[in-house]
Amino acid sequence: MQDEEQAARLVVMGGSGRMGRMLCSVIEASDAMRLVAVTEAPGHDWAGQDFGSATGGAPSGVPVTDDAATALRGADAVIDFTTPSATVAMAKLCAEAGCAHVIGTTGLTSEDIAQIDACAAKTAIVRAGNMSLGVNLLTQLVQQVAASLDADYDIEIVESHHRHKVDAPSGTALMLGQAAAAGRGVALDAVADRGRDGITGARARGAIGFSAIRGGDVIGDHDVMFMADGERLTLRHQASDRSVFARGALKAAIWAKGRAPGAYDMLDVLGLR
Ligand SMILES: NC(=O)C1=CN([C@@H]2O[C@H](COP(=O)(O)OP(=O)(O)OC[C@H]3O[C@@H](n4cnc5c(N)ncnc54)[C@H](OP(=O)(O)O)[C@@H]3O)[C@@H](O)[C@H]2O)C=CC1
Ligand SMILES: O=C(O)C1=N[C@H](C(=O)O)C[C@H](O)C1
Repeated sequence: MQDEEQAARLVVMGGSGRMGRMLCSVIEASDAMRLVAVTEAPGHDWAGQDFGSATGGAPSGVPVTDDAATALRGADAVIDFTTPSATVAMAKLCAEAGCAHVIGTTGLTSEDIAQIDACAAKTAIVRAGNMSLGVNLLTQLVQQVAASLDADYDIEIVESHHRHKVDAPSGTALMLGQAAAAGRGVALDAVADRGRDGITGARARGAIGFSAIRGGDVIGDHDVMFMADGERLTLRHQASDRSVFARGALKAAIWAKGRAPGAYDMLDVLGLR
């Protein structure tokens, strides 16, 4: 059993969300971590309640607040699977407080990322579009295959998610696209083909295409296809439980606790770089 003093003191943002609930339940089952506060957006029904009671269970002693700055006091790390605007605002608060920030939020613009990276000069930030071990290993396989095959192999990335997902392509698809582009020694922005509709013309040689499927309760499936005349190679990851993302994020929080300021990703956390 871990000494209570040594347990990482964690704040979860958006505790009523799909990932927020999963994160809180994984933290509460571990003695290496302690949930010290849950935040919600300003004016949320849960603000001011006890987290356990808000979820319909027994009181947990963990406050839910919409005052993010207060929630950070004494915390080692914030785990953030919310929205781009909430994430950028939290990065600034974490930088001021010197609190580590683990970011799973996707749909960030390049301007959002620039603001987050600026905050990483003051605190440790771990950001990844997918926190699972499997996807992070897959990025390395994709880079290796893309480096081995020339542009006769058309690269297409197909992702499927539940009907509630608001951004496309998924953060994972973009990570996989970055890995494929790195393998080919090109910039993803120069070759990405993100929206085909109507008379698109023939496929450009060297393009990396993205397709997004939305429906039902799919947690997250990703295929990276390398398609040439006469053969196709597909690398696939399928998530069947959100706990894979939560476990990765919480590993990142423990890793980031007390670490030097910087912009990190899951390859750093997993020692895969
Ligand atoms: N990197 C990874 O491994 C993964 C990333 N994700 C990403 O995480 C994000 C969230 O996904 P998911 O959990 O499915 O989405 P949900 O919509 O279920 O959860 C998001 C939560 O954030 C809350 N929220 C919004 N603004 C704030 C704020 N200012 N402070 C605190 N909480 C806030 C929302 O509250 P309200 O509903 O009241 O607005 C909601 O409860 C998405 O970007 C998704 O793509 C998801 C899974 C894995
Ligand atoms: O919104 C989700 O659910 C997920 N989002 C992440 C993404 O955009 O890739 C990770 C995972 O696929 C689930």
